[in-house]
Amino acid sequence: MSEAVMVQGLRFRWPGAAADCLAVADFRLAAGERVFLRGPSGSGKSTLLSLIGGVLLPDTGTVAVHGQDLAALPAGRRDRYRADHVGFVFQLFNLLPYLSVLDNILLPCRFSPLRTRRLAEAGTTPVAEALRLAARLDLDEALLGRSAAALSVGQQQRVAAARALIGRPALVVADEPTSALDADRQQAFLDLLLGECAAASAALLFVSHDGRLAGHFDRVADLAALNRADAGAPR
Ligand SMILES: Nc1ncnc2c1ncn2[C@@H]1O[C@H](COP(=O)(O)OP(=O)(O)OP(=O)(O)O)[C@@H](O)[C@H]1O
Repeated sequence: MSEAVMVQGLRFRWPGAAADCLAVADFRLAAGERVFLRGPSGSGKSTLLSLIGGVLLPDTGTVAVHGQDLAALPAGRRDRYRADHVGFVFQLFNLLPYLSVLDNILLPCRFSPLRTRRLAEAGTTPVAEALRLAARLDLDEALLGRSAAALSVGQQQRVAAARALIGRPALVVADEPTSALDADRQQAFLDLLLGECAAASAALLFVSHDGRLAGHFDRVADLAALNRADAGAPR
């Protein structure tokens, strides 16, 4: 099976910036590996996640997900590839407020027929899987028809996790998903996310400031150590 993530010789500079934001020689996630990515505020964690999602492209170097070099794909196919293979849980969840909770969870299957096919191969349907994930994440069935705008922060976060996981992407990327929660809820959410990723054999790249969560992962990666952008290497 291909590595979930392979970053090699990466350099990235934000347009108009005076210096590189990221210079990462080598960073990988094995298939199914769960990695905790930490680093000080502003060190480039979210930027690295955007590069791994193919939302940004490196100035030099390679970012491959599940064996596919993202820069080698034209933009439309890159979006499709991301929809097929990467589940995102964002810091602010990014739920669509004008859709119901159920439709928010189903959204990736609408963009990715492959996710729907994977579910069919596993003997289920998107709606049945959305209901299973919702139950697993302790989201009451009565919530599913409601607008996503009417949810508490903790509920939104669990909907965002269900949306990332539906259709078994090979990689789940979570950017500070527990920052709005108290310690008990953080722990419960993390257990669910780790459990569901393990059940789906998905790799998990989890960004957090909260080092107390690090012990639950296969490995801790420190962006301050990985990123050589400050070393002034020539571009
Ligand atoms: N859209 C953007 N345009 C220009 N510069 C940006 C943009 N987004 C981030 N940056 C810059 O890139 C650097 C890294 O930011 P990034 O958000 O990746 O850090 P982070 O480690 O995720 O921070 P935090 O932990 O505070 O979320 C910062 O200097 C930031 O100002």
